[in-house]
Amino acid sequence: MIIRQIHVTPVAFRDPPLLNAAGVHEPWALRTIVEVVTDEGLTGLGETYGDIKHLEKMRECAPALIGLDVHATNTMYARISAIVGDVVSDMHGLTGVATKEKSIDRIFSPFEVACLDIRGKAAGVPVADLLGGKVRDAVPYSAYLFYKWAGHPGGEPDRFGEALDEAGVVEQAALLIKEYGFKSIKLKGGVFPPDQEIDAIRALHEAFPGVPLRLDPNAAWTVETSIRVGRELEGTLQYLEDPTPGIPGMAEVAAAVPMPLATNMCVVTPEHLPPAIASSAIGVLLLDHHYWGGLVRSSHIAALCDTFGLSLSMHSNSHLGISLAAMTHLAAATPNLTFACDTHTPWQDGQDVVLPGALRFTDGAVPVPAGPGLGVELDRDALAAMNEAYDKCGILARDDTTYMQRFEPSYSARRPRW
Ligand SMILES: O=C([O-])C(=O)C[C@H](O)[C@@H](O)C(=O)[O-]
Repeated sequence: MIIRQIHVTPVAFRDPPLLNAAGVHEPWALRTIVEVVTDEGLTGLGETYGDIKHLEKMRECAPALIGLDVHATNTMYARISAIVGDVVSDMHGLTGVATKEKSIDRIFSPFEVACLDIRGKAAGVPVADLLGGKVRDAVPYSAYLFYKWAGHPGGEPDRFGEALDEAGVVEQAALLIKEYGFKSIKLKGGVFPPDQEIDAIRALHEAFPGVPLRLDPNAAWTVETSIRVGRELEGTLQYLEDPTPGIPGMAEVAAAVPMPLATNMCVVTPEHLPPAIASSAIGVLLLDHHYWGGLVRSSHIAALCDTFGLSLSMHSNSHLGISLAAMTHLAAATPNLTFACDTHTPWQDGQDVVLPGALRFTDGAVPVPAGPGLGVELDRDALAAMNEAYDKCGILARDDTTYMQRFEPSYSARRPRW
């Protein structure tokens, strides 16, 4: 199964004004869709970030993979390493420090996923089978709440409405739970002063008794603030995600608060694991195959976490169905991934590059697609339309901060802020 062609297509889809510690989501989210085609005519799909530096590196790397067998992922990784000489992007500063290694993993990931899709199709088995076989038939995801404006300034309000206080957040949770059946809730924090976010968690706790809750301020707090908030939220949070920047700060907080700390910011490459484990900085790692180097490497990281007693959840960024399928196969085949995963799917509000039918939410969980490979098929019309939207939208890289500054010129995304 020799790779004969690779198509790398940037796409854009509408995104609501979701607030976070770096600013606010722009009206369009970017992704890159990868199609790998073999000499036997099989096509595999991958999806990753759409920022221009990323896209350019992927386009640079793709020709170097032509002629390789789809099983030769080690050679593929080595060839990509030789090309990705530089840091690609630190992705708006919400997913940890950029390093050269991390950039390689990010470029490699969608190609690896596409090769696994092909290998599954050729063998007539789902990708989960190539990762050791599924240990669960459906993967639970959590309701991912965001403080948000009613709509983008100057535009129509979107159907999710405004959520700028605890009542808005509770209403949003009710809507997502009604539509998707989610059984746990994550609130993206770091937007308002911590006491306001404490109130929101308490309101959620009261409105949804027994539903596990998480709060993620994306390192917006100092160590002192994190300890105070953690203590005040005793008994309400399943875990507290990235309250403060860096492994040493997280270790100080972890030693002083009653709940486990989770991260997708201070442990984002393998070399971060030894210091984080040695200092007991985290209890939960949020895996993300987009930056841990694809599905197989993410499985290896999961095994390491098992050895060192770290629990697992899964991180997401604005994404489409190819990523949701890949995340679902990985989570289904990872025994120690026992926390509900994050997903931005509700915010894409039906827009997708895959044909409907293969992916659905039942009681907050996505059943593992049954078809061979990833089990999803490209919707070519949707791909073309989203590619056109990419060309027209005028956004080349996600920049929540600059977009926010258009409406609040004095806004600064400094962290820690409180
Ligand atoms: O868990 C996280 O830190 C994220 O999901 C990062 C994302 O970029 C999120 O903050 C967002 O979509 O604004």
